[in-house]
Amino acid sequence: MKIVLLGYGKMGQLIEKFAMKRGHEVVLIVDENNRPSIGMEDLEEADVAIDFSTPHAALENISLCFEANLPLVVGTTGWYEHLQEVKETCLESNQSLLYGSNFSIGVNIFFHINKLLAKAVDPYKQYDVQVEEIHHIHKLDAPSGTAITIAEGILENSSTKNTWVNDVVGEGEEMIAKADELLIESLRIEEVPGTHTVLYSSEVDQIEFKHTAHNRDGFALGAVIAAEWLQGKKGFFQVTEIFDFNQVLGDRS
Ligand SMILES: NC(=O)C1=CN([C@@H]2O[C@H](COP(=O)(O)OP(=O)(O)OC[C@H]3O[C@@H](n4cnc5c(N)ncnc54)[C@H](OP(=O)(O)O)[C@@H]3O)[C@@H](O)[C@H]2O)C=CC1
Ligand SMILES: O=C(O)C1=N[C@H](C(=O)O)C[C@H](O)C1
Repeated sequence: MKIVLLGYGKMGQLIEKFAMKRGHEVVLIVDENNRPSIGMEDLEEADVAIDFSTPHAALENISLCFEANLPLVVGTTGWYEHLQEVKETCLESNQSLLYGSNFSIGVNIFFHINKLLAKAVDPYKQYDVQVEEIHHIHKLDAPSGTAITIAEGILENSSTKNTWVNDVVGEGEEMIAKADELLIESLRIEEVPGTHTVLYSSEVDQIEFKHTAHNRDGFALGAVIAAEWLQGKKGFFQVTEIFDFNQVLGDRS
């Protein structure tokens, strides 16, 4: 594949490495400096674009790729309040977009088991549930996109929780969630690549379900695999569609 990289920070640079290892070619790198001078003609030769930039930049990059008829993988988080309008534009204009809050295989397994766990615990009202995410101090968005996906998986399968709320530890007063609110606690610590924990607590015990990324390689490899999967497809997709865990575990999600 001929790949355009939109964003060339921590993730963009790793994606280039994994793309080349898998025999692909990076034909254009777009960052904040050269972004204003990029036109549609610069994108015409490519097969796919992969965006790991910033929440604001991602929205502009999506529009540019739609105009250029270039299929696009979006790993950037923090823009999901615009998801519905982006989906409508994508489908109306017959474009291809795949997005995901987390491209690692481990986290996608986690997303699936998280839903099953929420369903299993739901009848036992003595348990209260909470999500915790820890990331590096450079992260622009809170809660993490992954934590939002985890929270949505719990809300879909809970008869107690109706919405999620976010508390960034150390910023302002500590938040006390109401009974129907699912608390997502965000911590920012030095160079942590990404740790997500779901905690079910009762008076007598606690269930902890945790994923720890040791580095960013899983995210980067997953983004390249997603770009390969998108080739020849039209429509609006989520990374979870690449994996079919139901075949392994039975359709209980
Ligand atoms: N879905 C997933 O699996 C994962 C998602 N992410 C998400 O990916 C995003 C990027 O993460 P990361 O690489 O760590 O962040 P970095 O800050 O390291 O990189 C962001 C890059 O985007 C560039 N940029 C800024 N504005 C534009 C623009 N208008 N057009 C193109 N590029 C631009 C920045 O340039 P400059 O340095 O010049 O400002 C920088 O190079 C975040 O939203 C993060 O949450 C991260 C890991 C995994
Ligand atoms: O910003 C990051 O670093 C990460 N962002 C993604 C998110 O918001 O969930 C994925 C991963 O956890 C790393």
